[in-house]
Amino acid sequence: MTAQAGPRPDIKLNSVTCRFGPRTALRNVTLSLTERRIGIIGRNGSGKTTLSRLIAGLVAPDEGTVRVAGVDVCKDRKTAIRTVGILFQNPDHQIIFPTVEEELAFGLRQLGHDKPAARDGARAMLARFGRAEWHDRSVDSLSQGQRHLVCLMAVLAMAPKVIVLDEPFSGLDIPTTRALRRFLDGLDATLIHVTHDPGALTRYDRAIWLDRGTVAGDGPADTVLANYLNAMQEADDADADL
Ligand SMILES: Nc1ncnc2c1ncn2[C@@H]1O[C@H](COP(=O)(O)OP(=O)(O)OP(=O)(O)O)[C@@H](O)[C@H]1O
Repeated sequence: MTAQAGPRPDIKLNSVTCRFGPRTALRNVTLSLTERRIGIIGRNGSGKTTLSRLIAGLVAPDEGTVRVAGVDVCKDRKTAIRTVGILFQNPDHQIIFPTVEEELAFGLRQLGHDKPAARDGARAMLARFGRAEWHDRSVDSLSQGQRHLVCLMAVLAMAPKVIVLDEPFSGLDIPTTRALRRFLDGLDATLIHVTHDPGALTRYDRAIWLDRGTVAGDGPADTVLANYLNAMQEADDADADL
């Protein structure tokens, strides 16, 4: 389904610091990610979304560099959109078109497909998720979970080598989550999955645990997730970043 010609892309962050005004969202993070399934876990405000947006090239680091398959994803946007797809946590930050088909077709047009090919690609993706009848639906008429699925289908339709998913199952019901998991399991693309839920990362190759903008744990998912859960059980409720 996804294009995966050649070796798995290397996602390289070199001494990356990212600030928002007085807040440092990520501090001096260096990572080289080559596994097929990578989870990013951490508490609220630990820097997960910032890391995912950096990998997609949507945020520029204040210091350091981010390269995916050798591409500076922030500077070379044209290549970046072919290389990395991102699903935002909130679908309303992603959707720009009034109908479902237009939303799915947009990414394909960006990749250079003509209008009929983009429309056919959009419809094929809708059919794949059993949502063929959504093609002329107004996005406003869909629920939050349904809009989330539209965004995901739009990303998948572009068949990027790397897919960054920020809480991909939020708002989806159990059968839709199951269908989506199955679909994601079958993809050859590299998945970077940001979540609060360690259970969503079972059988992942690697997990990165972020804490206050730094890497608190990195390694085989089983080990990192167990350490994270232990730490969360011991965490003081008064320490919540709310
Ligand atoms: N656009 C922004 N403007 C100001 N501060 C920001 C912005 N984006 C992130 N931050 C700050 O950077 C830090 C990391 O935020 P980020 O959204 O990356 O965390 P997160 O781990 O994804 O959190 P959550 O699990 O709650 O979604 C937080 O302190 C947040 O307040």
